[in-house]
Amino acid sequence: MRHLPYFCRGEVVKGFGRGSKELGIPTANFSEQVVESFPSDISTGIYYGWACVGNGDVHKMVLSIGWNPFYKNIKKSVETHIIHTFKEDFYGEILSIVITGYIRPEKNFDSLAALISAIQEDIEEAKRQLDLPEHLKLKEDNFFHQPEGKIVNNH
Ligand SMILES: Cc1cc2nc3c(=O)[nH]c(=O)nc-3n(C[C@H](O)[C@H](O)[C@H](O)COP(=O)(O)O)c2cc1C
Ligand SMILES: Nc1ncnc2c1ncn2[C@@H]1O[C@H](COP(=O)(O)OP(=O)(O)O)[C@@H](O)[C@H]1O
Ligand SMILES: [Mg+2]
Repeated sequence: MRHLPYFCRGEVVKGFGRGSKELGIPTANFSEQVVESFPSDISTGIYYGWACVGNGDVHKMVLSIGWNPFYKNIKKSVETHIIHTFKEDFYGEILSIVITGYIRPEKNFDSLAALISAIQEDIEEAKRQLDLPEHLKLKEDNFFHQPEGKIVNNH
């Protein structure tokens, strides 16, 4: 997949509040400015990789890039679900991610339950893929140990 691995850092902003409430799967949304900094020809869809909040630990993540066809969003969003249980929300903090692999295109679904079960399968797929050496090695990338304030896109 073109552009991978893709490194990105930016502030976590408010979305529609659906992730946790309707889906039980919170997603940390990047600001519009960060979304616009992505290559315009990066495929929309579902990806996986590594993420860290502030200078915390690096965790597995799944990521959605696009217009969420199930909800028919007008603005493109880039949202990261970190595969870790956090004690508190982290709006306003700096999220650093490296996207290492692609899973599938965005889809519409007949029901909320079908969307949730697709996302749960994505999470299981991400967990498996990220244990492979080619993806695991990026967990240790120096990118995650750089000063927080520095915004680096694609190195
Ligand atoms: C791994 C993953 C896969 C997703 N797949 C889809 C999808 O196929 N179709 C879709 O409409 N939305 C998809 N979403 C996006 C959810 O609809 C979105 O995260 C949810 O609406 C929360 O939005 P919010 O952050 O604005 O509250 C996916 C999200 C994640 C984390
Ligand atoms: N494991 C997690 N992954 C992503 N965000 C999380 C996680 N745990 C807690 N959060 C918090 O939940 C927020 C996202 O919830 P969500 O319902 O998607 O709301 P929003 O629509 O504002 O993005 C994040 O901004 C973050 O502060
Ligand atoms: Mg969200």
